Amino acid sequence: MGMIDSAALFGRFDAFVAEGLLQRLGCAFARFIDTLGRTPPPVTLACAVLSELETRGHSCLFLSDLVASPCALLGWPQEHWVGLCEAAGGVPDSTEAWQVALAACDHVWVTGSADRNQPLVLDGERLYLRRYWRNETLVATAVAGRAARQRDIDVQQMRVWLDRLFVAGDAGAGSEPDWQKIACAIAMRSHLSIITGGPGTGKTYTVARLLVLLFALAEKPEAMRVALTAPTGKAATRLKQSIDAALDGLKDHGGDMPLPLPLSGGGAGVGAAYTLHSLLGARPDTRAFRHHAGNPLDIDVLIVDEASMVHLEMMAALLDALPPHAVVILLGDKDQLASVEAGAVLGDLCSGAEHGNYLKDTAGYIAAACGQTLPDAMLGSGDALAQQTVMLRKSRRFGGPVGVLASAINGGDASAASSCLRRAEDRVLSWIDAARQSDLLQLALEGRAGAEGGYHAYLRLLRNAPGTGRDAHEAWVREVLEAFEGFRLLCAVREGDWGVNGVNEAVESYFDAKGLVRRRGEWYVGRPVMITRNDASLGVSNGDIGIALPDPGRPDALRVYLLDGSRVFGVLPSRLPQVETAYATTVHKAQGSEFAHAVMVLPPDAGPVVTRELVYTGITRAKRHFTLVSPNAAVFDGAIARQTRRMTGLRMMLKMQAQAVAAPMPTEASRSKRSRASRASAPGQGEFDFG
Ligand SMILES: Nc1ncnc2c1ncn2[C@@H]1O[C@H](COP(=O)(O)OP(=O)(O)OP(=O)(O)O)[C@@H](O)[C@H]1O
Repeated sequence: MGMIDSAALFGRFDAFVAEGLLQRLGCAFARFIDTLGRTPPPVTLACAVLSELETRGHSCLFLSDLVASPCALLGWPQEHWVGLCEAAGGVPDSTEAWQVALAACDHVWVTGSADRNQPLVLDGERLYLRRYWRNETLVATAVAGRAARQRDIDVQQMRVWLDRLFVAGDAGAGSEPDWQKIACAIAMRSHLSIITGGPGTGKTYTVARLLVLLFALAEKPEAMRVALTAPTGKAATRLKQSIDAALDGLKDHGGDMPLPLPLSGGGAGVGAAYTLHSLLGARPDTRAFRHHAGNPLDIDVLIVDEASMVHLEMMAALLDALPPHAVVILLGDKDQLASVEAGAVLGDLCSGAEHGNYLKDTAGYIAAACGQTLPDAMLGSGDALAQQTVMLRKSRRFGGPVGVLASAINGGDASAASSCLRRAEDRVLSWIDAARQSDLLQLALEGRAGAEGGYHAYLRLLRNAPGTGRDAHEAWVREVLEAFEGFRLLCAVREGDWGVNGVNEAVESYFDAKGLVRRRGEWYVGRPVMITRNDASLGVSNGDIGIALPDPGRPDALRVYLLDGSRVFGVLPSRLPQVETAYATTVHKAQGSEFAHAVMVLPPDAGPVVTRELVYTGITRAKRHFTLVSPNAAVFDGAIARQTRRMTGLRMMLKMQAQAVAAPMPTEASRSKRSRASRASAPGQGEFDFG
């Protein structure tokens, strides 16, 4: 096929870009493949679709979807797709025909055949950009291998410790097993495990006990190095605080036999918590990290919190940088929004966690290690990863309405969710339906009946700046920051009057008009901002919240103050890389944070991003009160019906890996042979990397 066909196709792509249906990147990628020469137009078309899917969080393109037309996936009008196919001179009409067409193209590597480092990879019916294929392969191999590789543990000794750490009766109702205790026992036996559960189900509570257990059974506890990490600075700080609090609570648990508490400070211990970027050693202007397989992290135990936010590339980098002996625990809520970037790693890894699928062997181990009996319904034939995955099921924080609402949403029950929200008697929940902007402003200023406050406390504190004294200033700054953290407006979208930008502008103008803040230019006393880019030299990370306040040294100048744990520090506004006003943030950006009162703002028209996972994530940000604000009630029901589907090949790859690493359990010798082999077959570093 000649140039004319491609030219017609690119003409169409340009029109798609102009209409906002295709990102420039997709068009540029297709053009790049075309310039490599001898690219049949249908392959060029598949490249544009693939690249567009990847900008929307998918890691690959399933050819069967391409046959069924990608209109449903991409929201392209049917006639546009027909036009594209015509411009490409017709496209294959079955998955098999697509496979043949792609395999015939020089720029596609068909897995299993000789690898010439082509930019595209065809693995079965999945088409990938090489980078994504490599990352999925790496994650699947590392996860399946680590989950299957058992540790040597003294089960009897562990049982003694577990019985001390988990007091019978704490587990809750009736015959339900103590999933927290089970999670600890499971995590002890191999090199990777996952503890998933909704908010407040005790993931941190459990992992604090697991740390004690690891120290108690370690050969050299004084030399054990534990790293705590999370995708954002805020989540990392919260993890550290909760673990410290949980360990603190265990101090009196020891009785005659003191617990080997891994407290910070002297020798053995749990140090600071890091963002994944800083743990791995991010370097400016490159995607490569300082730590990788050739320079692994110097750690023995790694706890990763908020794992649902970890995207595919980051998970691959993290697993690649782990020393083989390290024990890794992933914590997270599988039902939350997937990462902004491509992949749905935690969701993929935990698929089926509700059903357990534990082997008889696992049930026997659990009985011996912690005296718990698994219900028959939890038995099955899951792979090694399923044996290492535990779902915590009982919410300890929200016995009440927020928890009931969150589980109704999770179960897709819109009418139960609506009636929870509308049942006003306890005032924990509220729904302002057919809302106007004035309702939102009122909420922002004063809260609502039963959940008074809004930003009132923070605005009041702004007026009470101390006259002199650094200590008084610092105490005041901390109070302002903490008051601000009690309340947040969470928007589903960015644009429009009900999106983050519009709501921030409206709230800022309203507070200014009322004389509560004095907006003078971009920066003013009290301006809350969210940092939107990491800057290691300033000690700020993406998602951190700061507030502009007077600098005690130079009262006419402002600094943006932030909290790092309990430490207050200030940065000159001009030095901050990128910020946005933060009276309202997106639900995505609020992941990893919680507020006493969270208000979720839905837009008047449902778009594809307003999904069940988004609503669930928004609601579970609320610690005490939740308010839904929607100008159009139908959008809420629509969101609950719309579940995100991320196209990835990770589950399939895990299945293949599970077959590859199936029993017998590998020995040390066969393991190092295998890891050498898998490294040899992995593509090199200098490979094509687009976008
Ligand atoms: N078995 C238990 N017995 C008593 N209290 C518990 C138990 N498990 C958890 N809690 C308490 O419940 C609260 C929530 O627990 P935790 O913070 O560990 O949950 P989480 O799942 O980590 O929450 P998040 O989703 O916010 O990260 C804490 O106050 C914790 O002390």
